[in-house]
Amino acid sequence: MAQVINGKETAASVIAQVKSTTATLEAETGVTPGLAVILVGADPASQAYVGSKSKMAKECGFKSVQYSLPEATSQEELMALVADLNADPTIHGILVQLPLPKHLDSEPVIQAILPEKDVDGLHVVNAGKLATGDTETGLISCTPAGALILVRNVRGEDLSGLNAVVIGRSNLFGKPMAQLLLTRNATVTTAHSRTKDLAAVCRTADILVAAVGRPEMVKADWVKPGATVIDVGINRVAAPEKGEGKTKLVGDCDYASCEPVAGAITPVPGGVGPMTIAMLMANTVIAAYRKAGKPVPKF
Ligand SMILES: NC(=O)C1=CN([C@@H]2O[C@H](COP(=O)(O)OP(=O)(O)OC[C@H]3O[C@@H](n4cnc5c(N)ncnc54)[C@H](OP(=O)(O)O)[C@@H]3O)[C@@H](O)[C@H]2O)C=CC1
Ligand SMILES: Nc1nc(=O)c2c([nH]1)NC[C@@H]1CN(c3ccc(C(=O)N[C@@H](CCC(=O)O)C(=O)O)cc3)C=[N+]21
Repeated sequence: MAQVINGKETAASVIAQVKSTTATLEAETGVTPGLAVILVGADPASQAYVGSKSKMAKECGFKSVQYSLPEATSQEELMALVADLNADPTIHGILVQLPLPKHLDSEPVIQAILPEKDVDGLHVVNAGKLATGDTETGLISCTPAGALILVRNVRGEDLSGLNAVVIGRSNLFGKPMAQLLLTRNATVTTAHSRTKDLAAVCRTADILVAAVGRPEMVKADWVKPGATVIDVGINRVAAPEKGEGKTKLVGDCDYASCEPVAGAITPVPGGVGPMTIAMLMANTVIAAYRKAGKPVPKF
């Protein structure tokens, strides 16, 4: 029986700290953290995530603005909105929900966000700081930052001597996750679609992190007994057992089979997902403190 890692509970404690540091900043400086979330198009899953981000921002006492732009938005219009938000002193964080519709190029949009407002940690300045071992002065991608807190709760601050395997090498998750684990002295392997004998690579992992986007790909015999399993995948699949036309969320790990082998495991939902939203709020508070010239809270 694995320890079930409760992401909801840990996220709630991060949110409590966000609320109290927001109140302190306001009392001391009159500054309210401001978060702008931009969604282009009408993908229902993206709409739901963006909605919950904006709602949480309000709950934290932020100024929260959501831009829901039509599918037909042009690259120039999106770039112009980013430029406006960069210039807006009441906005400390800007997030462009990915993926963008196919006719838009995300990279110039992301790189146009001021690094100090890039609460997704995707700007080359923020990605480069993390890659060179600076975890103090930039902003770190929310999902890996949240996943690392869950790892820390199980394995402690120092991961010396432990093997970590991250499946996935995206800029949003896989790469920054591997770098964060390295900063904690884990021995890190990044696996991806070209990795040979993925199951055998995964079996070496004391900490196994899956961020692939393939429902229930990781099976029990990929998991080293006692391993800490962090399931980042969010996949909506058909759930005929719940009734016709019903769906459910599953991760990239086959939870039912992996759970008895693992030492600790995150559920989906209720694992990494809530941490992502909490760390987005934390990054916005950090950005607002920096702008106000105040010592930044640690999360
Ligand atoms: N919980 C949360 O808050 C968040 C969840 N997610 C979820 O995490 C998952 C991954 O997201 P993201 O990183 O953005 O996705 P990407 O699609 O950008 O990356 C997926 C990665 O998985 C690799 N991959 C694909 N197929 C295989 C395979 N058969 N074997 C091994 N590796 C494979 C790809 O390899 P290659 O590079 O070779 O193509 C790629 O590196 C998704 O399910 C997403 O919904 C994402 C962000 C936040
Ligand atoms: N620029 C950008 N930054 C992102 O961080 C980003 C993105 N684009 N695009 C999509 C992915 C996905 N993502 C999630 C956030 C929260 C949950 C979450 O809260 N999940 C809940 C369940 C939600 C539900 O029930 O639908 C849970 O796992 O418990 C999931 C997924 C952020 N992403």
